[in-house]
Amino acid sequence: MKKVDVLIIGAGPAGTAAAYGLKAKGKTVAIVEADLWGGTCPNRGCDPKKLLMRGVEVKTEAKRMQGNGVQGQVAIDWPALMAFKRSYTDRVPESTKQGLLAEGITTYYGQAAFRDAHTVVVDAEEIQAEKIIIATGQRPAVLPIVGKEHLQSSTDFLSFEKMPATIAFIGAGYITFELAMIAQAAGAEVHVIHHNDQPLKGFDAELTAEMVRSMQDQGVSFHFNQNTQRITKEQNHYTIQTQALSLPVEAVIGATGRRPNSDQLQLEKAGVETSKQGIVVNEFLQTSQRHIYAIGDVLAKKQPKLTPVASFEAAYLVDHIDDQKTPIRYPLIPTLVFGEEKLARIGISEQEIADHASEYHSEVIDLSSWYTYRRINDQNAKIKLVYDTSDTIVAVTIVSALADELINHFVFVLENQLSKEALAQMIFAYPTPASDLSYFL
Ligand SMILES: Cc1cc2nc3c(=O)[nH]c(=O)nc-3n(C[C@H](O)[C@H](O)[C@H](O)COP(=O)(O)OP(=O)(O)OC[C@H]3O[C@@H](n4cnc5c(N)ncnc54)[C@H](O)[C@@H]3O)c2cc1C
Ligand SMILES: NC(=O)c1ccc[n+]([C@@H]2O[C@H](COP(=O)([O-])OP(=O)(O)OC[C@H]3O[C@@H](n4cnc5c(N)ncnc54)[C@H](O)[C@@H]3O)[C@@H](O)[C@H]2O)c1
Repeated sequence: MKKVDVLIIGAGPAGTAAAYGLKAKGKTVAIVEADLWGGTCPNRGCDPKKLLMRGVEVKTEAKRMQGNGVQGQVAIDWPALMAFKRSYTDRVPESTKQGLLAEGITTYYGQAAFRDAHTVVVDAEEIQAEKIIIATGQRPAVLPIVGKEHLQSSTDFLSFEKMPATIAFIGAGYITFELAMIAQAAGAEVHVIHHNDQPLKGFDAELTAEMVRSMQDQGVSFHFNQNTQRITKEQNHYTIQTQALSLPVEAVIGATGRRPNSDQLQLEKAGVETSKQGIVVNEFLQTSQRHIYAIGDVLAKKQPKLTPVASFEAAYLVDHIDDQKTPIRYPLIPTLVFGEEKLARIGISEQEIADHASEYHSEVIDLSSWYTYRRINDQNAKIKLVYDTSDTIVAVTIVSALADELINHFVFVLENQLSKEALAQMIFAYPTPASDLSYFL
């Protein structure tokens, strides 16, 4: 039987970061993966999505400049864009595995399950470990409706050989907004079906509405307050039935959230507690069995389930796995929806702002005439700043093609509580989103 100091289950961003860090600290480390080495983000999440999004960006930039010195439309060649995506993603699993092996980390391929609190079985092989880290991520949730077998997921979309002529997304969260924009730019007729009238919950409703408007301008149809009841397969299409809608489409993507990969681990044999949201941990990322830890998307936590958050938790464990003196403290976490326009936010939650409305005030600034945004003809660019009673910025939401850049500058400003005077002591390259920063303070 193989014995190691630390066994890690799941080789996504969380598991691999923990494996490299703990190995570098002198531990013997083994890692198990049941599917694609590298996990969701580089194989079927952030990275392939953003490679496809590059086609949208180029098309949009050309469109924005029509009549302003740029002529001719840019069209997306889906098979070629997909080949461009694959030129990156095809290499990820093998290069991830080779990277782990090169550092002396033992790898196992197969579905891991606990035999007892110190023993994990992979393909009938037993591995014993002093400490175990669960980093098994999440998988798409499947709506429990009649015809659920006809639903496809974001994973299917990110490998489409051919873009369907008509496509519907159920659920108006991160995945739908991003993939809907890709599908629309690639020439599909796109529908979004959402069960209430609050898309992208967690983002500011006013600027989310701007994002919806901008997607509607591009031709995306939103159907709010529609409960999907059934999906039926006809000869060459599917029909989505809600209480008021009967919509024929070629493909239906279910994007109604993700579920933790904790149910196949036989955690009851190890005495590890779970909830519907995932594996329950304390402020040291220890599960109910103190030598078993959990990190990344599989955690039941209030922080967003994102790659940099998974990496942050891995880095915390690397530093603190042998001492439980310093609880994990999360910094501010920016969240961002990519698209033709991007929606980004940072700061205290929208729930907190709504619950204590009298303690906060806000202003929305139209950025479209500011030089940085005017230059790229970003006519929808806006920022919303929320202040507390001492006029300190506590939350920022941005809708703009440059929201991804600008929000990261606010990470520095808010984390370091930089004042206008402090910013005046710095010189930023001009003209860039950073050189506008002092005007917001
Ligand atoms: C379409 C999409 C787009 C996204 N875009 C972004 C983005 O732009 N930015 C961002 O920050 N985040 C994004 N995310 C989220 C991001 O992918 C996750 O937060 C991140 O991958 C979490 O890392 P993880 O290591 O916790 O889990 P994962 O990356 O899911 O890795 C877990 C691994 O564990 C393996 N595993 C599961 N069960 C077992 C078992 N029993 N035995 C062995 N192995 C097992 C799985 O096969 C998987 O490889 C996106 C996600 C999706 C789906
Ligand atoms: N840019 C990014 O950082 C990025 C991009 C994609 C995914 N992600 C990660 O992946 C996670 C999953 O994304 P997601 O879009 O699946 O989840 P999500 O939680 O963002 O959105 C799911 C949406 O489905 C809706 N919904 C639930 N039940 C429904 C029903 N019966 N009918 C219609 N709508 C219903 C919810 O109200 C919600 O708006 C995200 O929370 C995030 O952690 C991040």
